[in-house]
Amino acid sequence: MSHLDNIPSTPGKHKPDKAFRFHSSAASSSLSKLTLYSTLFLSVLIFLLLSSPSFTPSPRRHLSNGTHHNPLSLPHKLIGKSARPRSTTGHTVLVTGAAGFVGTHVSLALKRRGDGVLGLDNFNHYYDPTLKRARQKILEKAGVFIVEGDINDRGLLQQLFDVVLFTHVMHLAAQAGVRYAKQSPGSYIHSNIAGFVNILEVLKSVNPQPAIIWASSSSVYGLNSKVPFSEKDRTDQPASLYAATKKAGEEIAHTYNHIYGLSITGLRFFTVYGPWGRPDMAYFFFTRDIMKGKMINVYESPDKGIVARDFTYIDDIVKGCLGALDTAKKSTGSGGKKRRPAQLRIFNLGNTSPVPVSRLVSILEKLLKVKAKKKVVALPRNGDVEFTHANITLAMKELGYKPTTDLEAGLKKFVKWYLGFYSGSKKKSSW
Ligand SMILES: O=C(O)[C@H]1O[C@H](OP(=O)(O)OP(=O)(O)OC[C@H]2O[C@@H](n3ccc(=O)[nH]c3=O)[C@H](O)[C@@H]2O)[C@H](O)[C@@H](O)[C@H]1O
Repeated sequence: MSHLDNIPSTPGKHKPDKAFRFHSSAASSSLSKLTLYSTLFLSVLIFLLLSSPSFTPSPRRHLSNGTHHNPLSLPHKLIGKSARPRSTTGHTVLVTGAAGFVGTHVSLALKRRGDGVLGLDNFNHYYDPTLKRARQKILEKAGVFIVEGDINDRGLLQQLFDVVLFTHVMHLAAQAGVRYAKQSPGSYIHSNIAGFVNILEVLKSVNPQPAIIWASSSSVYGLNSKVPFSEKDRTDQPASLYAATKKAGEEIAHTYNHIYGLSITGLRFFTVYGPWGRPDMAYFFFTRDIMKGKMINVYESPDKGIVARDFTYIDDIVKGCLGALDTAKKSTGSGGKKRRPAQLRIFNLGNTSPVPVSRLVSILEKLLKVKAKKKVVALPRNGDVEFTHANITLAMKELGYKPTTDLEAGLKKFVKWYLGFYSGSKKKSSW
């Protein structure tokens, strides 16, 4: 049965409120007169209460980050339309970090195949927010609405769950980047730990609880030297605070799965790249700096060995995310009470073919037709690890995951997008 089965489907009737639980029950045509009078009476009472200057929102809407979402200010109509799947078999997904790189691609893919999608994003300034706004425009055109707010905002999350019956949460909001953690440790704790816990705190009590799919990271393998990295390998020697917070997220996921029966799937992404990517990542700022004739630093390991990454193309990652969502089992708790054990999974989503950073640079030089000014420097102790390589056997088996794009083909698509987007081309917003 679909989560929206109890909503009237007749076009034109109760249109603005169709996607909401509250109105779906109120729409019944068999209301008794008594109920009608009670409803009228209650409406008058609520109206009087709301018009009273002493009205304040309920305490549970107190927001931990100081911001405040007025419950009446949420655009319910847009939210309902965005979250409503095309058919009764579709999912209803809350995507956090929807204006982010992976979030945008995943939201679009879900919407295009008919799922209902509602985005949540705080549009922070970690990197140029105009890129996030441009992604938002693409999503809006596709019918995905993004609520502007923070994952630490408990009141806002509760309101969203009050009005939409989400079947899944695709939790992609995070403070990303391994090197920035030295500069701003607090933002990693705020988003990757406090924010994640805040979401789980809300989800533990939602009835029915949705299944959660969330972004962990290849960085949890830290200083491991055994390759390829398998999900069974140790993950207790992170090289950056970013990695440590993602590892903490995996442990936190275990706890909420164990106590509250939340179905949780963590995805360890391996250096995801592609069009509409993140400007803080090396392939992106190398492109920018090569074009500007600026010097780039290419890292090598302290023993002059190669530094390499299992670069993974965004479309492959999106398929992995959708595979994880489609195979996620239902959570088994309700009202904060677990009925039986729930699914808890973790998967590597990589490309299984590591490429040296020096090779990344030479592909970019070829595609941009510009020789890079480069300086080879020893890998600084700033959070980076020397090598990543994913074993994806488990994801192939369980999610049907099968990456198909090599670095050269993927960078070709990225460069095409980059040149169009930053040249002011009219086509720059095309997907
Ligand atoms: O898989 C992940 O979980 C992470 O992937 C990504 O981290 P990384 O794999 O470190 O990607 P990225 O910074 O692009 O550096 C790429 C390569 O360039 C090298 N590098 C970097 C900077 C520089 O100036 N020179 C250089 O050689 C550098 O040493 C590295 O070898 C995400 O940013 C992160 O949020 C997280 O998701």
